[in-house]
This record gives sequence, structure tokens and C-alpha cells, in this order.
Amino acid sequence: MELSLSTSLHSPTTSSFLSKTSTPSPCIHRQNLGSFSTAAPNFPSRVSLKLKKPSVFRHRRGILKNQSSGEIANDEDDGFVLEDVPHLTSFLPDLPSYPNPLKYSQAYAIVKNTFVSPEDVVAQKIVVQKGSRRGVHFRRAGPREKVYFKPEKVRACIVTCGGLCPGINTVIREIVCGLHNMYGVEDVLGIQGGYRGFYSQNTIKLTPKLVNDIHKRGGTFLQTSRGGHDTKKIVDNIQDRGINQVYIIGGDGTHKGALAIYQEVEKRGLQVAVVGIPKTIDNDIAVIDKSFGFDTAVEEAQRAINAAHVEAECVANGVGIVKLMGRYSGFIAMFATLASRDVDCCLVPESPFYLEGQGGLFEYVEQRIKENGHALIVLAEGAGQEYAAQSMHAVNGTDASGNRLLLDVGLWLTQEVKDHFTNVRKMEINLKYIDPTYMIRAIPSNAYDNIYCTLLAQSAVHGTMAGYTGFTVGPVNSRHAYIPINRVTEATNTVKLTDRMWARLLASTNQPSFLQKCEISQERVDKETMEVIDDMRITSI
Ligand SMILES: Nc1ncnc2c1ncn2[C@@H]1O[C@H](COP(=O)(O)OP(=O)(O)O)[C@@H](O)[C@H]1O
Ligand SMILES: O=P(O)(O)OC[C@H]1O[C@](O)(COP(=O)(O)O)[C@@H](O)[C@@H]1O
Ligand SMILES: [Mg+2]
Repeated sequence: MELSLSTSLHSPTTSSFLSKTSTPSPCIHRQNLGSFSTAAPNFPSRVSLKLKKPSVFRHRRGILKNQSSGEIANDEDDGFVLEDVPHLTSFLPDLPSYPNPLKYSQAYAIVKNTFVSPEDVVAQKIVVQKGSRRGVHFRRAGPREKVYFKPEKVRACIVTCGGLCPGINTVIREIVCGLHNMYGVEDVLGIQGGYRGFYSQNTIKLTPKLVNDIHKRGGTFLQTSRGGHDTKKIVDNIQDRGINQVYIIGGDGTHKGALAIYQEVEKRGLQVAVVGIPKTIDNDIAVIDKSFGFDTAVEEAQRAINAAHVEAECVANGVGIVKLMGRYSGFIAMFATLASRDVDCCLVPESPFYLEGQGGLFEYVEQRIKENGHALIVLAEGAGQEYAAQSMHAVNGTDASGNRLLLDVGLWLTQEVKDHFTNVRKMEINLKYIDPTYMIRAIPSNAYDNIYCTLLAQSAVHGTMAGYTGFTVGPVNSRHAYIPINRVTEATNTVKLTDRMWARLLASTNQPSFLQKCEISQERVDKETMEVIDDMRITSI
């Protein structure tokens, strides 16, 4: 990835990140370059970056490339890159700041470091080699010494979009309570029914009392929806209602919408902080370690897998098939399989498979029945879609958000297995198909996810109060960070067949790798290799 960078420093602040300043460059094209500036403490008051990949905002210590001369000033070139998030002062430079009320909080009175140092960053890669470049970093999440909102002037709103996921209610609760308890913010509105709720429904006033118990319930207290994202109408409503902090809980689609809202807010020059809290049961959000609710879902999936195992074990030639969620990524199926140890075969969207012939699924299931008396298959809903489409009536539609509608591969596989053993192998099998897909996401979050959701909500609250905007929150190598939204919309997280985790799964189930016939497409290998190379480049620029 080629990267050119220009800096224009208004004030001579001392920055330990950018140790060398360059002459202000005239060629800064804000609107189409995705450039931004930040006035966060200890950073230059204005740093604009021009990138080949437009929407990544990076500060680099060491190499500063002057766009007009092409000259490279090389100083302390240790390859440090900060992928920063926007700050309200980048488009509202005169915004006043105030001392953080946490300073006077009894709860934080004896905390050693109440406030996160502006120089604290979180490394994207923690496995490094001696002498390797420092690589990409994100701002560390947490309370800042100064806030850019007076608590009594804050009017926040919360909206939940996309599919359900355990823990959404905990995030809602903790945003309301965090704003109230830590910052004394009392005006919090609930937008009902997803993005369209901004312009088609009434809001509800959210108080700590109202949300006190909601973390014990599944679903979302605010209701959700797909589709209905109309940036202009949403921002008109934000403006009309006098909202100045927008908390958006949702997945990749929701974050694309959040980015559009942030960009429109900036265009209009509004003092409105926009933050996303990543939600998806599929765990397919890039950069962050894991999405909330995933742990709960994997745990709940055990109940379905155990039931299928018991059913299969207790009859002659028992076969169990369990379908789990996972549209484009098979993390739930993979982790549920690894946790269970009873599963004989796990099928995920990332790994093609085939049924007939040597090395195929039928042969393996028959072998397991003969060896063990039964066989258990777990499959992600997105697995084998193209394969199933060959014999099923294809659904060529999308949902209201534009997500592709899937064929029911669970039903398809059940039928195929039955037909094969009954008609081809003339073998009697006892097959039970369990589809717990919605059951694993419509439950309250477990203890681990509850705590995780609390941290996410508090990180979001601290970030918006500190004036950051256009960002999302999440743990990167276990430390919570502020991540530019585009980082979670540009790529999705998928199971890497070339990673050791997938090898662990294959080793634990002993299933065929299906490599004989459906070799992993060259395209996939190329893509995964490119990702690795890209990572190495980022580390080495
Ligand atoms: N490219 C996009 N631009 C703006 N809004 C989007 C975009 N994609 C999806 N959305 C909106 O985000 C919301 C949730 O998206 P969806 O894909 O259903 O769920 P998720 O956020 O969980 O991926 C919907 O209201 C949808 O209209
Ligand atoms: O039936 P629905 O509500 O569209 O949800 C189904 C989809 O929602 C998910 O659980 C999660 O999707 P999102 O992350 O986009 O919300 C997928 O695994 C699944 O395909
Ligand atoms: Mg999605």
C-alpha cells in the first residue's frame, strides 16, 4: 500500500509522536482524501494525511513525505503508525473544553491513573520480532482529563440496528448509567426501531431507573430493524431534536450508516459526536478481538449440540445435524465445535466441501457411524450455499439492509444425507436435525459478556465526552481502543483456513479437509496471502 502524507501544523505543539515537522503543504484536499485534523492534547493541532487508500487516517512518526517535493524526512524511523480517530475540534476548532467531572468522583478518588494519557496507544500486533517495525496503533480508550461537553448540555441518544445479539440491553443500560453516574448527564433518548426510528417513531426518555433491569432480558429494549437508513433525514432529526451525542449499536451495516451520519454531521459543522458500538453474533467485525454476545452464543450452542449428540448416541446409526448462525463467517460453528468435542464434522462458509466420493462428507459420516455408532455435524448457515443452490430453488433476494438471503443449508443437508443412506447405501439411519439459530441469539448475555458490554459502553461514553467522533470501540489485544469506523466497514473477519485455529479444529474432529476436489480457490489463497503481506507492509512502512 503506497502512502503519501502531508502535514500542516498550525501550532508548534510538542508531539512525541510526530517528532519532525514539515513545511505546510498546499495540496490538502479534505473532502475526497478522507483527511482530518485533531486538536487532541500532545498531537499537532492539524495533521492532514493523503492516502492511496482514502479513508484510513494515519500519523506516522519517522517518515514524513512532503507531497509537493516528494522529499522524505527520515527521523526516528521506527515504523510507528497511529490510525487515529476524528475529534470534534478538527472541524470546530474553537470548541471549549472543561475539566472531566470524574476528577471529583468518589469512586475514582483513589484510582492511581483516572485519566488515560493522550499518548497511550494500543498496538494492533503484539507478536513481534526483534528489530521489527512498531506497526499500527490505535488510541487507547478511557476517560480524558478534559471533556468537550458540559454535562447539563448533553442530549444523547441510543439506537440499535440489525440482528439481535445477547448483550445489547447491557450496552444500552451501561451507556445510560455511565453517562448519568460518571458524567452527570441526565438527558438520554432512546430511538426506537433502528435507524428508521429517527424519523418515524417517538423517542423514549431513558433513565437509570427505567433501564435498571434490562440486562437480564434478551433482545433489545429499543427494538431494531434492517433497512431504512436515510442519512439526510436522520441528521435532520438529530439537529431538530438538539441531540449532540449519538450512540449507535450495530454490526458492519450499521457502522456504514454511522460513518455516513458522522460525515454528514461534519459537513454541517454540528457539535455532535457519533460513536459505534460493534454488535454481531457472527463475530465478523474486523480489528477487535471478539464481538459481544459471541461467547454467550457459543455457550448456548452447546445445549443444541449436546441434545443432538444425546439423540444420535441413543439410537442405532444416529446422525445429528445442528445449524448455527454465521452468514459469511463460521466462528460460532468453529468455536462451538471446538468447545464440544462431540462434533465429528464442522462446516463453515469459508471452507468448501463436497458430499459424494472419496474424501467426501458421506464417506466420512458412514465411517464414523461404523466406528462410533453415530455421527454429529455442525454447520454454519452460510456454508455450502453455492452447492445447495445446485439442487434447491435459489432465493436471489436480499433483506431490507441489502444482505443476501440464504438458502436453508440445514434442511438441504438433512435431505441429502437421508437420500444418500436410504437410497444409495440402503442403510437405515436415524437422523435428527436441530435448528437453534434464533435461540442462541435471543437470550440474555452471560456474565463474561455482561462485563465486556459494560466496558464497551463506558469506553464509548468516555470517548464522546472527550470530543472524539466517527469512531468505534473495542478490545484490541485485550486493551480497549478507539478505532476509526472505516476500519470495521472495509473488511470483515472470517475464519482463516491458513491459521492454526482451523488446523486445531480439523485435528479435534478428524474430519476431512475436503481439499481433494474442492481445493481452496486460488482467489481465496491469494486474498489471504495478500492480507498477510499487507499486514507485513503496514508493520514495515
Ligand atoms: N451501506 C450502508 N450505508 C448506510 N446504512 C447502511 C448500509 N448498510 C446497512 N445499513 C443500515 O444499517 C442497519 C443495519 O444493517 P444490517 O446489515 O441489517 O445489520 P448489521 O449492522 O448488524 O450488519 C440497517 O438499518 C441498514 O439500512
Ligand atoms: O433473520 P434475520 O433477523 O435477518 O437474522 C439473520 C442473520 O442475523 C445474524 O445473526 C447476524 O447478522 P447481523 O450481524 O448483520 O445482524 C446472521 O448470522 C444471520 O444470517
Ligand atoms: Mg451485518
